[in-house]
This record gives sequence, C-alpha cells and structure tokens, in this order.
Amino acid sequence: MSTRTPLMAGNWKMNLNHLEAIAHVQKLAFALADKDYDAVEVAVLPPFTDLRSVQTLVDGDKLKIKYGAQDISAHDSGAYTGEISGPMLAKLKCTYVAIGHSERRQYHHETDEIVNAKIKAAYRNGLTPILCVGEEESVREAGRHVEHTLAQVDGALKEIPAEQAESIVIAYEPVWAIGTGKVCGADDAQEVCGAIRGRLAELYSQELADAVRIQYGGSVKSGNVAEIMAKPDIDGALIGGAALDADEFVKIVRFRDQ
Ligand SMILES: O=C(CO)COP(=O)(O)O
Repeated sequence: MSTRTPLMAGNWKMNLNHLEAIAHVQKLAFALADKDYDAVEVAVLPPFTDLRSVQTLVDGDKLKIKYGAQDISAHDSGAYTGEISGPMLAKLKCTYVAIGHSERRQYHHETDEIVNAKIKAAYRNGLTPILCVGEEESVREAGRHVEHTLAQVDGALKEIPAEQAESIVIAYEPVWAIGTGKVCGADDAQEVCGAIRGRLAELYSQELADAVRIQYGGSVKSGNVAEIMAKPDIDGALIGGAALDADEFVKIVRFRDQ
C-alpha cells in the first residue's frame, strides 16, 4: 500500500437528482463522522444540477466530504450552449473535476486535444483534475493497453507545467471493466498504474511522480477494493455503480477495516 492519502471518489454519472443528492451526502456524512476516516479522502462527483445543493450541505455542516463535477468546458465563458465553465464550478467551491472519462470520449467524441484543453481550463480556475484514462477491450486483447494509456496521459498533460501537474489525480479506468462487473485483476491494474507513475517521472520528476495519486476505476466494490488498494501504485478508486448505494460506498471507503 502506498503512503499517499487514498482518494475514494464516487462518480454518480447521470444518477440522483438534487433531493436524492442531499439525502445521500447526509447519509455519508453520518456514517463517516469519526476520526478514522481522516486517513482517507472522500469525494463525490454529482451531476451539475446537484452541485449547489451539495455545496450548501457541505458548507453549512462543515463536512469533510469533497465534491466536484464530472466534466468542464474548455472555455471560461461565451456562446457554448449547454456547457458549464470552470469559473462556475469554482464559484460552487468544487475541489475536483473529472476530465476525459471514457463515456465522454465515447459518446461525446472527446479527443486527447479536448481533454488537454479541459485540463488547462481546470487549472486556470483552481480546480483539481481527475484525469481518466484507459483502454478498450480490443486494445487490451492486442496487448497494447500500456502504450495506449500512456499516450492518453501524454496528450492530456501537453504543456502542463510541473507546478500544476503535481496536484493532478489520474484514474486508470479500463473501458471494458466499467459497469460490466468485469474487474481488472489487481496485478493488471498495478501494471498500468505503475507505468503511469513511471511516465510522470519521465515527463516531470520522480518526486512529482511519487506525489501524484493514481486511482483505479472499473467495477470497484466493497468485496474487491482491499485487494486493489494493497497495490503500491494504486492510491484510491473512482467508483461508479457501487457509489450510488451509500452503505456500499461507505464500506469501500472503509476498505482498511476488511
Ligand atoms: O466509470 C467508472 C467511474 O468513473 C466506474 O464505473 P463502475 O464502478 O460502475 O464500473
């Protein structure tokens, strides 16, 4: 296990309206209100329409739960119908923003260039990107998963200086393991997460690489999280389906109790 503080983040995707979000975060706060969970950072990434409600709850009750968005516009303002800007997310005191999730790449044709522009938008606005990378099943079958994922890292970090990159979170999410119940074996996940850390050392420095948190995502549940978290280059998880059940998410956050 690494010495970096683990980040357990729930990506709600397009689930839970703002009323459900309030109930869910209250449940998390109640279940996690003890000193033990200081050792793990907990975050939720609700839909945009929930963020104000979550902010009000977290601010009002001084909760330690962090929150962020699932996407960001590459632009800070202007005629971009339907988009949400970095300044808007910063105003809502978001800590994190997921960028380049495979569902954005697949359904919204986000390229590495767009991902790179969004990373720049996040840093311009004081937000911490959770950069999502990972290969499709055919790429893994062809044995090109490491090179494919590292190329996504290279593209996303183009022109990002070390002072910014040192705070990034990178989530390795093999596309074939997302929402499918097929978990990437812990050793396979470690292989790619270790390679990502190696690439960060090449692009920047070993010191920076050692500081960056690398998450695994893809069918993470309470039953498999401990094995995944035992790997030296895995510093947390990005959780989809299992994060929608507050009790299950709490069990994942408390992976050390297992
Ligand atoms: O895409 C994911 C998190 O961003 C993972 O989703 P699942 O946990 O549902 O597989």
